[in-house]
Amino acid sequence: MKSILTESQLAITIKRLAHQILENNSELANTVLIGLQPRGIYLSDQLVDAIRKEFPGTQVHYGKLDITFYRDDIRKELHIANQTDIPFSIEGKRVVLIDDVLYTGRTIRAALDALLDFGRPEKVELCVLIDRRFSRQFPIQPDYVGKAIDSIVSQRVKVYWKKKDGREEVALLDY
Ligand SMILES: O=P(O)(O)OC[C@H]1O[C@H](OP(=O)(O)OP(=O)(O)O)[C@H](O)[C@@H]1O
Ligand SMILES: O=c1cc[nH]c(=O)[nH]1
Repeated sequence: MKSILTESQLAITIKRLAHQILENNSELANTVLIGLQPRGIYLSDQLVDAIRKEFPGTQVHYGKLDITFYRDDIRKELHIANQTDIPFSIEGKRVVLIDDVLYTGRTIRAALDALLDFGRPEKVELCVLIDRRFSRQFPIQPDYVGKAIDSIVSQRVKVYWKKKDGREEVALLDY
């Protein structure tokens, strides 16, 4: 196991990502942040907290999206569905999709499909904590990246979140 981001590095990275999102989305009223279930929401929760701290009193439109039924392997494998919670329209809004890891791009392909059930956004951006670059199977690239890494097929990135796993760290695991 190789550590990619320690707890303190992760905290700094999340702050930076929040600032970058704010830099590009000064009109927060027209922006919607969407965390992807199940593991992207730990990152999106922290990004939203950081943005709210920066602009106390500002309303941040924040939702959570489950892509299970939009996966391209839904008929091949058994998947447990999670909850979608988007209590507003995204019509004409600038959407920032948020996930922990970007690898083949299949999750984001499915997320784009799932998202369009909620309206026609003006623009969709992608924020990921870890970009496993050069591993894409779809033409999908992130707009905000915590850290880009080189990795091989036999490896897996694991993001540990305090709320879920009892500790906060990003690691590269060998199988
Ligand atoms: O770019 P991709 O190849 O889609 O991988 C990225 C996704 O993989 C992880 O989820 P999970 O382990 O639930 O997804 P998986 O079963 O598709 O690996 C991670 O939380 C991302 O959502
Ligand atoms: O390395 C990877 C690839 C897909 N999903 C992950 O969570 N990690």
